[in-house]
Amino acid sequence: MLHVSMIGCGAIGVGVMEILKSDPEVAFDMVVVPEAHMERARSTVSTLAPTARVVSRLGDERPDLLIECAGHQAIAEHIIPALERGIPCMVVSIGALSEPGLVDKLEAAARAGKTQVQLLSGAIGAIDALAAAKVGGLESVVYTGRKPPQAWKDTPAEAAFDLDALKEPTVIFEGSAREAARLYPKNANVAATLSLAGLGLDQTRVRLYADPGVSENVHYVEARGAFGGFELTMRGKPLAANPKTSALTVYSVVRALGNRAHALSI
Ligand SMILES: NC(=O)C1=CN([C@@H]2O[C@H](COP(=O)(O)OP(=O)(O)OC[C@H]3O[C@@H](n4cnc5c(N)ncnc54)[C@H](O)[C@@H]3O)[C@@H](O)[C@H]2O)C=CC1
Ligand SMILES: O=C([O-])CC(=O)C(=O)O
Repeated sequence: MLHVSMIGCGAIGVGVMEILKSDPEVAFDMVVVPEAHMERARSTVSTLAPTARVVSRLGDERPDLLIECAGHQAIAEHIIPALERGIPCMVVSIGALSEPGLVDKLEAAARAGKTQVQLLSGAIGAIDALAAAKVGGLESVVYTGRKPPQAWKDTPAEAAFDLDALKEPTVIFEGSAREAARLYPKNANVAATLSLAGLGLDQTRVRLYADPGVSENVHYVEARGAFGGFELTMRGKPLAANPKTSALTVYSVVRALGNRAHALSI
């Protein structure tokens, strides 16, 4: 039985607990959320993981695994201190890692605690192939992200374009993954994941579209290198609870937890 503590109880956290409710090999002991969100989280957790406690910090507890499904702040607040204490961690807010120095801090904390932090693939596939291709040498990685216009509300695209009136696919951003993450932090997870697995934030090229013709989060990746090349298209269905988040992200967390908890890992 794997004893897990989860940070965050939003669209991803709830989706993960719903699926794993029926897995006898995974137990959620604690769910960590900010004070202000505790009441709402308690009522959700009481049905999905009735034995779990909702807390605002981990305290002295030592779960077998701590998983972050919360956002940028949670990495400095909870993950780094847990790694330093030797608790293995998983992180889903990969976009947060485009902040200069944060990946190095995570690595240093895991080294200090003699443990490991796993960065999850979330909404994008072929991270295994890309990271393996990097060993032989990559020449180019280009990522095109395409979402319905409403998915770009509350981003710089809203000021630059009349999103509700768009009739054609419209490029709202073109540049490096570093710049994409700076301007579109809540949509930066896929670009940052591809960068970390591949050529880094400055060499990974990104193009973002607001496209009235799609209802899914479409991720297209072209990679070239000594290994040859690949093209990948993902058409991620958004979660009803958060249209910025593809459902595959939930399944990616469930897969990662299953791989730690079960006898067979794939
Ligand atoms: N790797 C990937 O491909 C993807 C990653 N994400 C990332 O996953 C994260 C969670 O996404 P959602 O569940 O959709 O968000 P959400 O907004 O639905 O839920 C966030 C949850 O985290 C909690 N939270 C916020 N700050 C916290 C803190 N400092 N400490 C503890 N808990 C905190 C909130 O109370 C809430 O329960 C976001 O950072 C998002 O960008 C989302 C989609 C894809
Ligand atoms: O598709 C998703 O779930 C998330 C996404 O585009 C991103 O954050 O890069």
